[in-house]
Amino acid sequence: MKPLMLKDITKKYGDTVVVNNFTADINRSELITIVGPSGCGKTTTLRMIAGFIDPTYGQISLGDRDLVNKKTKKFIEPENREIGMVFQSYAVWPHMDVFKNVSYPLKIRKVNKKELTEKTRRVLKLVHLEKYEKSYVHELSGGQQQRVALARALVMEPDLLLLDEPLSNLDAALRETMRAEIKEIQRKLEVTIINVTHDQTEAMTMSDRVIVMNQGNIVQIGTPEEIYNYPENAFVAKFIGSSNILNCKLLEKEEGRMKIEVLGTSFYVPEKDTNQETGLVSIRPHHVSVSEDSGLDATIVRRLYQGDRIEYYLEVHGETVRIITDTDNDFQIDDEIKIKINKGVWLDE
Ligand SMILES: Nc1ncnc2c1ncn2[C@@H]1O[C@H](COP(=O)(O)OP(=O)(O)OP(=O)(O)O)[C@@H](O)[C@H]1O
Repeated sequence: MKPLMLKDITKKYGDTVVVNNFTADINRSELITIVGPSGCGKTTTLRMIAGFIDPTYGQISLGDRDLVNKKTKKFIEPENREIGMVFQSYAVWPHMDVFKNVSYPLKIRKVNKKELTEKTRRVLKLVHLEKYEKSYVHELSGGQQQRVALARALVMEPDLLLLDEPLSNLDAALRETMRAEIKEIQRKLEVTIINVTHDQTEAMTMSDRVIVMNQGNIVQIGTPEEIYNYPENAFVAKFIGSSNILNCKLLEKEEGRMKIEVLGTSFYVPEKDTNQETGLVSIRPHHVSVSEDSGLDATIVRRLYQGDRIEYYLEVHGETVRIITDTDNDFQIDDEIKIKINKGVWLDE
């Protein structure tokens, strides 16, 4: 498997820049998810890698081969890129049986019958469809149809597999199963996968690394843990998980940590390279705890019971703060409680 290099890829339509200097090195056998709100440029990026959209600038290479390089005017047609792709709409042929659907890419490349049968059966087993070889695709469920599309993309043993929201038409339970299966396939085949989604849970649970995009730009690249625990800015903190974003003031820097003032109190956050005196702090709702004795004064303004936990909106020092607690902390609107902030991250404004 080959690493993928994306360098300064830019797409403009007229004066509008929809993808701006997208640069990333994707390791072999890595599962990367590009995540971001609607219209941020995810699909355009994926289609430039596939070869369906020609970038305005930039270079994409797979191993030592340039797929596109605007400087040298190199452009390899999509069908010659050795890339598999699965879209949101399954794009399978409903009146062809499963075997024919999956083996089609091998057939048009005139692969001999024995090899075609072997490879098709191997990939059908991988996606748990070995018993459905002779079924017509229109007889299958949505999840099974999506597996057919996945098998067809994998049968050519591509160096790279691109997934464009392939799970978004499936119900929640099936989505979860398919996420696990795709991860399993990636491990078994050691294929590099780039997945596109606006579903942050999908991004977090499946990926080795996540690329967060906003308005055509990459805002952060990192492991799910890095992105969640150390968001670069307020956009990432709010988009990945939920967060209280509050104004704060830097009081002093110490070894490895910073003392900040927020909500009329002070506490420590991990040190960040900043030269600002005021900034924002991101505090996850479950990083605030209810305190028995000392703490910040808070008043319950909203209570959302969620079965295994309760979410409260509190008024604290004139600001609204969301917290999530277990159901032992059962309060009512207007109750006055004390809270402690256990963790937060500094964000530059
Ligand atoms: N052919 C085109 N001409 C002009 N603008 C385009 C064209 N294709 C896409 N765009 C614009 O580029 C931006 C990025 O589109 P893109 O489809 O890549 O977003 P996305 O992040 O995949 O969104 P979604 O999650 O809704 O699919 C959008 O604002 C879109 O309107």
